[in-house]
Amino acid sequence: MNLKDVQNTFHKELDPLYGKEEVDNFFFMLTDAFYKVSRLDLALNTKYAIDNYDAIEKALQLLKDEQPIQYILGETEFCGYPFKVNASTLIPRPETEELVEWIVKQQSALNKQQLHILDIGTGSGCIAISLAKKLPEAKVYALDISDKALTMSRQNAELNNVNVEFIEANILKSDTWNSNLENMKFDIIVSNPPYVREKEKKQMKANVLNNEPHLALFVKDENPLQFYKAIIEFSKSNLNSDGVLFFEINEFLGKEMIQLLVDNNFKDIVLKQDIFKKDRMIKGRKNNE
Ligand SMILES: C[S@@+](CC[C@H](N)C(=O)[O-])C[C@H]1O[C@@H](n2cnc3c(N)ncnc32)[C@H](O)[C@@H]1O
Repeated sequence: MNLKDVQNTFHKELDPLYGKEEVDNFFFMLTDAFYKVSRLDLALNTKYAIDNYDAIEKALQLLKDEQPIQYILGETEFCGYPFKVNASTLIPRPETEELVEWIVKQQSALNKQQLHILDIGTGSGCIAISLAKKLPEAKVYALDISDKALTMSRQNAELNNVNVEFIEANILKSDTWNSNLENMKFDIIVSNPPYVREKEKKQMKANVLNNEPHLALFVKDENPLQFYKAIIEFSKSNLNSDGVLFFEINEFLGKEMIQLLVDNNFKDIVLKQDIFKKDRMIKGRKNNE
């Protein structure tokens, strides 16, 4: 057996599920990660053999079971930085990279020497750590309810060589954030909280639904803005007077989010679409007049 045979088996077993091109992408991500064999290596030596095929055969089974490739590899990339992921952390999405880029572009408007930034619901730490990389002067904090996610985000901060302070707290319970974050004021609070309604589950791909943490994804249909409301409440005591909130949002709830920020006296509200033209992020500045 050589790697070309394994590639053929991948196509036979997985093309119906993912399509030929995606299967090739997966195959070479795996050969690169496991054996340091690239697409070019295999093109130059079609009989390329390795000692032990266990790892790639196991990966084939996991892909057949629709496990996300990022969980199989145990890592992914976000804003060009490496991030470890496992079943306790949401896989960072490209839309969220756009949110980070937006914050980086906007932060100069705050005109501050050292920004204090808080990321709520940090998961893998992708937002907080990327901001810490891109804004080295900033002091970045991140919180999550999940201790398992925080274990991973701490590792990711180390992997990316940045200082982020991680805090375990439940943003829906003011007593837990009060005890952890009392007297801390931030210039920017950012969050990509759970926002998928139960009724939207049917439209989700099986590999997301069956593998990614539901704690990170879902909210009750009857209170889809629950997290945003709690964060706005938190911002009343913990966002500086000219501070800015940045949210990733459910594409179907843009109008409701504008209304929520208006009702809570935020100004300079901007709803922004992602590259797929979906209402995906919103910002608002605290209004203390
Ligand atoms: C949509 S994920 C976002 C993860 C990461 N920030 C990203 O953008 O990929 C939402 C995160 O919120 C966390 N979370 C859920 N309920 C929470 C709560 N009540 N308090 C704090 N964090 C919570 C989840 O553990 C999860 O990591």
